[in-house]
Amino acid sequence: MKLLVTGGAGFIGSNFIRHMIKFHPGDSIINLDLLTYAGNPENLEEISAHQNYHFVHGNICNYELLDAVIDQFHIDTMVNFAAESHVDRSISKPGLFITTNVLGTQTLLEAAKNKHISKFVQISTDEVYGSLGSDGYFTEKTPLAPNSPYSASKASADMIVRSYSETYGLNINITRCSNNYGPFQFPEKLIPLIMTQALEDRELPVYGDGNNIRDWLFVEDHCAAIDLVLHQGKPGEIYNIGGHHEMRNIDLVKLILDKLNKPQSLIKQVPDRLGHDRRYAIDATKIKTELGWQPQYSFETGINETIRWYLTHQNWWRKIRSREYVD
Ligand SMILES: Cc1cn([C@H]2C[C@H](O)[C@@H](COP(=O)(O)OP(=O)(O)O[C@H]3O[C@H](C)C(=O)[C@H](O)[C@H]3O)O2)c(=O)[nH]c1=O
Repeated sequence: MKLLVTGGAGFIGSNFIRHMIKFHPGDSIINLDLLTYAGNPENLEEISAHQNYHFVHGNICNYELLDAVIDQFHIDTMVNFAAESHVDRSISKPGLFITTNVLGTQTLLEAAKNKHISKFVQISTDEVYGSLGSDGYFTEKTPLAPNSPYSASKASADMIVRSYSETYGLNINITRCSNNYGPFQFPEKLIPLIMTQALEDRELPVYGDGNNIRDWLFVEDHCAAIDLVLHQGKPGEIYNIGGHHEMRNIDLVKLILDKLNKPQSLIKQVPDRLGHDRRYAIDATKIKTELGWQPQYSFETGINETIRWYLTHQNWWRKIRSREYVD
């Protein structure tokens, strides 16, 4: 396989590339990444010299570049991780999210179609389904009802991906994951934000009443699921991927504080996020029954591993935190 991974210098993308090099060392991986504030070449330092790994600096909105990269590396498969992903930033800069997530995806699809790419996998999110009440789960058939500019941009991209399958016969899959956590996650997201703030004895901002619920998925389990979809996903299908570990934000923050031996007095309730989705929870029955995926990490194992990683990689996150990264 000659695989173009877009956004491979980000959190999930870099974990996925490491996963692929480990389990499919004979495949070529070309990582196209714009290196925005959240993309970090250090995330892939350990494999940067691998003979089957190549990095290209560039934007998925640049059709000419895509065209040239596909030719140069004889690309036959694409996985699109490239996206603006932080909900709070989408509230302050919605236009950027539409450009990258919607127009960027369409540009990639156009290149994939014109170059007869054999498979295109779009990495999406459970946020396209909107918000749940206190019970029920998102299935692949749940109607799309995105609430933030971020989730609306991802839902739009999903629809365009679908249209390239229906109209041009492009072989596509869409994966929709719940909240990821694990090594190399940028410390704007809740778990690494709480850990890094707490380790520096800074305040921990909890939005609103802290009772919003997220379903946590360890990033390596997510990568294994994408690998399965890439190799065995049925053309045109959507697969939900969730950790089936729901937690209220406030309980998660308290658990991390306990594990770090830090006081709960660091918690600071702050005004709620605009349009804040109350609850996400994924029904992952389809990928489990059709492709045989099973998460390998319990939440306890995953969070302990994540905490250990942030404790032993303080240079990585302190360098990032010394820059201005959130508007
Ligand atoms: C940054 C931050 C967040 N929160 C709350 C807001 C959410 O209820 C929860 C998780 O927030 P976070 O921004 O880490 O993640 P989500 O907004 O759920 O979205 C994430 O998971 C999905 C699947 C994606 O698709 C997104 O790309 C990804 O960013 O903690 C706080 O209370 N305080 C904070 O400082």
